[in-house]
Amino acid sequence: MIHAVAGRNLVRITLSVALLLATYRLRPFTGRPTLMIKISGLTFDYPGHRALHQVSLQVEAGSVTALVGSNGAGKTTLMRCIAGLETPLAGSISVAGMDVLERPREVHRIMGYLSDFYGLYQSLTVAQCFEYAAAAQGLPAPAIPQAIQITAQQLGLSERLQQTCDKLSRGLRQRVAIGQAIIHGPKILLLDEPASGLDPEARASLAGLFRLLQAQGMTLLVSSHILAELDEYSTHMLALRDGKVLEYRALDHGSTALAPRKSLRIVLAQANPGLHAQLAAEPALQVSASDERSADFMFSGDEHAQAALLARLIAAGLQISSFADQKENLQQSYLRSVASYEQNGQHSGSAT
Ligand SMILES: Nc1ncnc2c1ncn2[C@@H]1O[C@H](COP(=O)(O)OP(=O)(O)OP(=O)(O)O)[C@@H](O)[C@H]1O
Repeated sequence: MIHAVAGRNLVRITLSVALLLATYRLRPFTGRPTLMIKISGLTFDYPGHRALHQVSLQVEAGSVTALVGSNGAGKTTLMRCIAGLETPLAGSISVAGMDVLERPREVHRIMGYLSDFYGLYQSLTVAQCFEYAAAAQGLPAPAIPQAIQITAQQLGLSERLQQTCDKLSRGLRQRVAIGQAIIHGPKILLLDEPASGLDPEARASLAGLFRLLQAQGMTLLVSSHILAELDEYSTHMLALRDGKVLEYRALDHGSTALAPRKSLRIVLAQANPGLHAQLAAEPALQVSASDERSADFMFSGDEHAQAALLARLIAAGLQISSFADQKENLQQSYLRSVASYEQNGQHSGSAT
């Protein structure tokens, strides 16, 4: 039953996105990656508080970046700066090659932005909200009715088009707000906590929608505290802490630009109290969790180095029943960045 509903939703979303793409002539992302966002030396101050410190970042077109960080890390401030809603103290931001502060109107034509605290006009119907957003974004009048239908289908709001917003639940209002952000078929979408208030089925539909939009070339920057959810559709992670970039990297592989790094798990056939010490003695290895039967660790080295490590552990007398790669998920990746920051007091400050 659940699968049938999810399947129907996926078909509905697929058709909707196909129509949307046909309408707005978005093209699949092919060929060499191009830059969508370029931030250099961005510093932003609220009165008496520095919220962003010298942030530098380059985001590829067609990527989905999970923007993660603890409360107050600067996620919302960064998004507002990218959207041209704040004036930084120093630094520059360009989107699709356009300076956000110099050409905000042009940037807004290709950008969708969902604020964490968004406002809806309570007395307007869902259809009127969409119409208003489409017109405000400069969509030609003849294209608006179709855009409203497609967007309503995408967000599961087709039956609600004539309802006023004050009659909608929190989750449905959230869907309307997301619809307003994507109705003009933007090239880049900034979403601040888009899934808060949505039920599990709506969250799954949203994840599917984001994947499809990304597959067709849209660049997404999504903040959330629910990392498992971001993990479903993100290609990159941008971790912020105290207004600084902790780490920005692709999530597909567990490597950094400096050295191949992977997460490995070893399991023994027989408990061995010396397991942790044996691993800790290895220079290219960082143990994250261990007991006498198993251990998880990060290993820096290529396949040959990994094979040599295995041979040494066997030679040391460990009865290994399993020695395998683990794909590091977003939560582990983020926690590792934070642990490294706290241990070393270091941050990259910039990322490409
Ligand atoms: N209007 C404001 N005036 C003064 N300080 C502010 C203002 N807005 C935010 N701040 C401060 O700037 C810092 C960054 O805030 P921001 O909202 O960008 O963080 P965030 O990562 O989005 O947090 P959260 O996860 O809680 O939404 C915080 O220390 C916050 O208290």
